[in-house]
Amino acid sequence: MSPKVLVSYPSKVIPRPGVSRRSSYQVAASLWASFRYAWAGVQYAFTTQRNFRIHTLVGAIAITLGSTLQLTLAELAIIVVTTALVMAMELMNTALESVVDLTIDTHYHELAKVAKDCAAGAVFICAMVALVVAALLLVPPVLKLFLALMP
Ligand SMILES: Nc1ncnc2c1ncn2[C@@H]1O[C@H](COP(=O)(O)OP(=O)(O)OP(=O)(O)O)[C@@H](O)[C@H]1O
Repeated sequence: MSPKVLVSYPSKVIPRPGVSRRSSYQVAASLWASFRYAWAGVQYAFTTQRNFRIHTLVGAIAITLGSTLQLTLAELAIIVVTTALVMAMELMNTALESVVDLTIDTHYHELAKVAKDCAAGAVFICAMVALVVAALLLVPPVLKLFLALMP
């Protein structure tokens, strides 16, 4: 006999309209409160995660350099989007690490390793793509500037 596959959630986990989620300690009381919690998450990552600070700094440098070199708005937007993608990935990585640690604490588990390694791999791939994109957009104008300054 094939196992029963749930195609919809049991009604007890679906909150009725206007009713808070039941399994959460607390839910944001307003949109403004949601923003404050989200900003607290960004601050937490910035304070505790060295990689998040590096991504922020590198992104800020790339955006500043791009504006100084007068890249087009579309090119600047691409750098902003790739920077934001890396920072968002790092935040998701931090969230996943916290959930894994919450679940397993300091014990070793192969699946905890898979989860953390894959999340770190996602950040790595995005960071590499962001670097390549920034190099493709920034290196030609930098070279042009150097050539123009050469006697
Ligand atoms: N509970 C665990 N069980 C098995 N392996 C773990 C566990 N916790 C961590 N590891 C291994 O140690 C590595 C580093 O863990 P850590 O929690 O520092 O994640 P990280 O992604 O390297 O952190 P950061 O993004 O802050 O640099 C993980 O990628 C994983 O291979």
